[in-house]
Amino acid sequence: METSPGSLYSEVVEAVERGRGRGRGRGSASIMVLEFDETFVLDIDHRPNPIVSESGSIPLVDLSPLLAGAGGDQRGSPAPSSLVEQVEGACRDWGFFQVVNHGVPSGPLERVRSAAEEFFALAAEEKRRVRRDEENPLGYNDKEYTKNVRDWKEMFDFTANERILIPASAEPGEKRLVEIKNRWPEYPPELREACKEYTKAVEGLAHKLLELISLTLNLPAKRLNGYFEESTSIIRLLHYPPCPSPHLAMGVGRHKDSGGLTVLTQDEVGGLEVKRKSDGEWVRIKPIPNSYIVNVGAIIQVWSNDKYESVEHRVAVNSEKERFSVPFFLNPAHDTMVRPLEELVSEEAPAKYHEYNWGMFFKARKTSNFKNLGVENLQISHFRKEGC
Ligand SMILES: O=C(O)CCC(=O)C(=O)O
Ligand SMILES: [Fe+2]
Repeated sequence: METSPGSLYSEVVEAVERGRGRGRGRGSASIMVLEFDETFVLDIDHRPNPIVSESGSIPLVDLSPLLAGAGGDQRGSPAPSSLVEQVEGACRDWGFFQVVNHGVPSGPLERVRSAAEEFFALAAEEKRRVRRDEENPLGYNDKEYTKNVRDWKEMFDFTANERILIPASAEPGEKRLVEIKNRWPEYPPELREACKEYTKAVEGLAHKLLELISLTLNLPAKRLNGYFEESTSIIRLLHYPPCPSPHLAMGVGRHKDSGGLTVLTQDEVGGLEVKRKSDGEWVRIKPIPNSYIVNVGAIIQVWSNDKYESVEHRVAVNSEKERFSVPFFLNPAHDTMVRPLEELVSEEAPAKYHEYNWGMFFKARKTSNFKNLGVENLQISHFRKEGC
């Protein structure tokens, strides 16, 4: 954080006071969701822009050609070349796109949303019973840091597979694995079932999108699926409460997603912003009912040897409305060695990255988001070969 001039200091103090004064009673009138303090305050350069542009936003892709007749169960037709071309352009120019007519029914998401609302409305002590810790990053968390600044959000993480294996630590040479399990709260009891049902629905879409991306790289549709059989995929229920000082903080600070692919649904409030590759401007993604936002993660950036990029994005908050979103992070098995795909490298186009182990990367990132470490956390740029 930059050294604060007097005016900034008093602005922060005022914001903290305002935050105390207007603690929103959810569950009980005295319960505050988050209390504003200086850990939320971003450097001036990284604060939200006062003027938000929704124009010139990410491409919209209609997936109806993939749906199989009545019922739209997504097992249907091979992707037509026009669709592959659209997805290729979107991945190359934006790293982000929005899909409609995707075949995911709306019922499971509605049930997750209503159970999540009940969960987040519980008293803080109740939510903290299923709080994540340094060993197991799954469960509830209201103190996540992005680039060492605290996010104005609370969240609940669970894995698509009920248990997954990850390295015991991110120490070099670590050979031990630990099994981590989902932590389900007692209340509301329907949360677990709703989450399972939703996972099944959205996982199918994520695999379809992976196949499309594989085709855009001139690879067979199923070329990448094997990496995800023992997936470490995570679904995150995100709640952004109204923020007393939305011009000082972010719901999620600027970052790049580190897994394979992210498939996200947001409600009608909006706030997600993407850094446009063409000019570096932050562009707000306009919520479209019943759509999903898809973005390329760092693994696809490495696999594609930089044809595609995991693009920076962030979430602005506001002082009036709470917001919900649910990202699905499609992640491979812990033992996946990530490196540019051999079909895409040659003497003329040599690999731009050294290989790395996904499990170790995942563990290092999960540990670093836990607190302000004062240093940059692990990024794929650390594996970039010299001169590339
Ligand atoms: O809430 C959102 O719209 C985006 C969240 C996000 O980018 C993330 O959790 O990685
Ligand atoms: Fe993200």
